Amino acid sequence: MANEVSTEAQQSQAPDDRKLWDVVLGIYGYPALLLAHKLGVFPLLEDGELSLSVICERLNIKARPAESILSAATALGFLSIKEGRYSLTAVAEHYLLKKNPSYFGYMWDLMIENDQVHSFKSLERAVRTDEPQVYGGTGVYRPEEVQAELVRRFTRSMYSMSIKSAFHWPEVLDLSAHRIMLDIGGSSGAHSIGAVSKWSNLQAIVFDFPLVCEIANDFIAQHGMQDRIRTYEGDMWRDEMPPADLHFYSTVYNDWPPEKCSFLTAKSFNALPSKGRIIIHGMLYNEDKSGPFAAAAFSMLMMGWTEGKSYSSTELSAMLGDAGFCDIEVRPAFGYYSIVTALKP
Ligand SMILES: C[S@@+](CC[C@H](N)C(=O)[O-])C[C@H]1O[C@@H](n2cnc3c(N)ncnc32)[C@H](O)[C@@H]1O
Repeated sequence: MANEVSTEAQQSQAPDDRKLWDVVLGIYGYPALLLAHKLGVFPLLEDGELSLSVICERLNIKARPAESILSAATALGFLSIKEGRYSLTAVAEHYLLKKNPSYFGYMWDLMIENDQVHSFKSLERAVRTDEPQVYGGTGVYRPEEVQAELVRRFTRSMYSMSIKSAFHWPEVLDLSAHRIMLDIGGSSGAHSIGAVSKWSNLQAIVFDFPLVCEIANDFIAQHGMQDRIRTYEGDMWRDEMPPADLHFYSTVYNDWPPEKCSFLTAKSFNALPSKGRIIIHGMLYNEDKSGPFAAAAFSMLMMGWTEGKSYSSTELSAMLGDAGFCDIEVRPAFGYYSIVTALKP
């Protein structure tokens, strides 16, 4: 009897099981958003609210699946429902309509087109072998000639994930002392576009592989920035960096293991003039890597796609200090992003 009472008491003190359910439900719930995107739910609601039956008719799907997808999208804040009619929330309007400049959909497309990379089996293989699984295990940055179309899609998705944050971080730092920003692994050039838009003193150079530079030139032209931003074709492991007094890396350190990040840090230190600045922009772990979840999940994304992982601001600061940089600072940036920045003495 005493035993039964203590078991009951323990039970009532036990945490509930929602965290366990969150894992199971996340596996099914989040893909509902990718499906809504692929089916065209968001542009369908562009002109105003619609009822379930109209949405079913327009998308040619039945009520049961439509309701599941729409409820998931509503629960996660992409749709709202009022008197049985669904409409876009501000976040869906801003990021999921192609006509808007902050369109994020190409990043979701990259996840959909490469869904085998985040299958359980593939992630298990990545964890057991410590090898990326994307593009048949060849890694994301393969020789360009065999993957021109993949590079195009990848670069478009980088633009899509970066263009909004690119206009934010230049607001949190004073860059008035700098003249030329070298955007290393700059991809679409989104961050160069954001930086020169804010700072009229600044010119930028996007440093990346030749085909990526070609694609970046299109994005730069779309923003009318050809006289402020140019591209420079090169390999950051082998080639000398063109002169600049500001080195910028966004979502680049997390592609590589610590020794390669230290190599890049030292290379930047040597290339920069005195008072030159380095900025590392990315999603960072907190000090003891207990979170945030975004940085931990991003690290898993890197397991599937690259040789890299998420770093903490402490780790990046140590790399910068070891290379000789001083005045190291960490600042929050847009959404889940932060920047770590430092000066060459
Ligand atoms: C994850 S993307 C970063 C995109 C961009 N910085 C942003 O935040 O939007 C990494 C970029 O690094 C480039 N990259 C990879 N290896 C490189 C190398 N050896 N030399 C130059 N660029 C490289 C890739 O082509 C790609 O454009």
